[in-house]
Amino acid sequence: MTVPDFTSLSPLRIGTRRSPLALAQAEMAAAAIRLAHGFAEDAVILVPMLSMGDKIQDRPLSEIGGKALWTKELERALVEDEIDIAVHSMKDVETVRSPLFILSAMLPRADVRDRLIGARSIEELPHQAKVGTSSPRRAAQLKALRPDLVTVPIRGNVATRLAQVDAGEFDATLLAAAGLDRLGQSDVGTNLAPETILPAAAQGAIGIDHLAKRDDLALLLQPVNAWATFTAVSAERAFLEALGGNCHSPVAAHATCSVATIVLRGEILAEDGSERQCGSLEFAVDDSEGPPRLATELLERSSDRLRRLFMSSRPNP
Ligand SMILES: NCc1[nH]cc(CCC(=O)O)c1CC(=O)O
Repeated sequence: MTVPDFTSLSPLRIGTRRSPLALAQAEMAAAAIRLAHGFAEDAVILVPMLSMGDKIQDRPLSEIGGKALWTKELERALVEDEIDIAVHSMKDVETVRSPLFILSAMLPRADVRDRLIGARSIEELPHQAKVGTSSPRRAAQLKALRPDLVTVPIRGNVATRLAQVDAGEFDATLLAAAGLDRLGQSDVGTNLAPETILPAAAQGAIGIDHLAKRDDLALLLQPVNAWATFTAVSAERAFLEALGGNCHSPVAAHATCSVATIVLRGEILAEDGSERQCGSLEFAVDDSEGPPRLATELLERSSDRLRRLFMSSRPNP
């Protein structure tokens, strides 16, 4: 057996965004690495950085470059050796990435559900209630259930969004249960069953990224990887990629992984919620054709209009 050489990592530098949620998640990754290896507290340190998405708060995310914004600054810091690893919400990581980077571990997944803040259930929201969300998925899902609801774009971190509901700027909002729990806000809102609101692909999962050439880091991260989470989230991301990867169209996906098989549930919607196609597929964990098969099945069932929304951004087969 080769003895791993971690001597270049003194300390191990973890890059993270500066938002309270990102910091909490990076600290979870640090704790997992310390625990797995018996490292002292100061052997693993956080390096908080400002991402472009954090700097520009007054414009919609889609206008300023989409989700890639969250990861770009951390990728730059990895390339320039300012940090060794970067911690991301897997939900915010593009499906198609440069081969320079590799996500070699995911922490055990937390609650995957969305949580409704401001009302006890979607049915109980008042007629034409104003719901703050910038997520095309959440807006479309809400309108599919309640066509009278009005969705309005909302930006800012979790605390800001909760404050806006408290101040009456919106009647309600949807936030990921995982994020609320990690911020100690477990007692606000009502969990929505995946059968009601299917979560975003990779919701609730935290991934650890590094330069692909750093074999020492792949080895270091092996014992913190949650295999079933990694396998399920990878299937959800492959489904999203088969539908056009980084398109901003409404897509939801949730997979569960037992030892040999994956059950993947997926959903695509028209932006206004007027059409919704959902389905599920069970396949072997090593069957990489499973996720694209479900994507194709949903597209084949869709109206021309919905299909066009996705096909235009689909990768060539
Ligand atoms: N897009 C922002 C984002 N990215 C990850 C989370 C929550 C944490 C997670 O899903 O692991 C959130 C906030 C939210 O959607 O409420």
